[in-house]
Amino acid sequence: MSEPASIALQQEIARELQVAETFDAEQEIERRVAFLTGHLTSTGLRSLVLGISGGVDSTTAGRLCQLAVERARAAGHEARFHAMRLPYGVQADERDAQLALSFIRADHVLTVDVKPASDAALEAALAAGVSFRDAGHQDFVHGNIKARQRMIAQYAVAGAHGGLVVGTDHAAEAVSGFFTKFGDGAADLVPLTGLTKRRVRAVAAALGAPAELVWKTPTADLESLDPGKADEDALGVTYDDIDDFLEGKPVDERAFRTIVDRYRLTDHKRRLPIAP
Ligand SMILES: Nc1ncnc2c1ncn2[C@@H]1O[C@H](COP(=O)(O)OP(=O)(O)OC[C@H]2O[C@@H]([n+]3cccc(C(=O)O)c3)[C@H](O)[C@@H]2O)[C@@H](O)[C@H]1O
Ligand SMILES: Nc1ncnc2c1ncn2[C@@H]1O[C@H](COP(=O)(O)OP(=O)(O)OP(=O)(O)O)[C@@H](O)[C@H]1O
Ligand SMILES: [Mg+2]
Repeated sequence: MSEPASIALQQEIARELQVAETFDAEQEIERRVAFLTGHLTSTGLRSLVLGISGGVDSTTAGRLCQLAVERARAAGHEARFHAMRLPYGVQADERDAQLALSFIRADHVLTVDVKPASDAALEAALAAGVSFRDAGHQDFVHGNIKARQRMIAQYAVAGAHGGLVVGTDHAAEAVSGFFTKFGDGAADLVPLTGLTKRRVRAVAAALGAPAELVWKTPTADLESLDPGKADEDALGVTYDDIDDFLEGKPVDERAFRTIVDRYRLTDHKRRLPIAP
């Protein structure tokens, strides 16, 4: 799409989502670590909390968190990073999660299995008479319950340890609204804001993350009936197209429409609750 109106819309959305025109991975690392350290010290809180899935987003944000608390400690503040494993039962790619943890070298690692709470929440809703269109619909909603149970577990740790919950939302997820509202979308600090997916990968690589995590196929992995489903299959558009769109490069008409439609439909997810 190269008509002036389409280019203007692309630019407006990129600006709204804070996508920078230029990118330097080392500078982004410095800026984002300073952001995390600054908020930790200025709020007087004592820790950062983040779930580590084995995907590239939490691998990147997790390492930034550990660097940030080390910097805060060097400046005389009490600061710790609590990295959380939040599997739903046994996670198929647990090996990747462990590889991410070895790379991040968090001060503290703890595991909360979100399966019992997620299943109990679904069972209670079913017992109350909530019904779904079909098994696929129920599985999809159950997936969002899992994401919200992860949020609950992270806020429990933040409450216990005077912490701030870190989220991994970035521009490629924000533009498509590809997160669970008040689930993984809920956080106190979002250090990856404004990055496209390829820029997240570039930051991960510059931090020294293992290549298999830098280049891992992104998955929300929330649906039990479709385990490890690639985000791109769910989105109907590739991250390359989304990134090109956000970086002001040309994308074909179908991708342009898909992205703009998703952006408009998910507007409510990027805002505070609607009030009269
Ligand atoms: N117009 C509107 N104004 C205000 N609120 C509106 C609304 N439309 C829906 N809503 C509310 O929003 C709810 C729907 O939002 P939500 O519950 O999030 O559900 P929804 O957007 O339908 O699903 C979340 C999507 O994000 C994906 N996801 C989730 C978590 C992580 C990742 C990942 O990348 O790893 C991806 C997941 O696979 C799924 O495709 C509705 O039930 C309703 O309560
Ligand atoms: N199994 C899990 N264990 C711990 N945290 C999780 C888990 N699944 C999701 N999360 C949290 O939810 C966030 C959103 O998931 P998302 O899939 O977007 O990110 P990712 O897995 O880190 O990277 P990618 O998008 O490339 O798969 C993760 O970054 C992580 O903080
Ligand atoms: Mg993932």
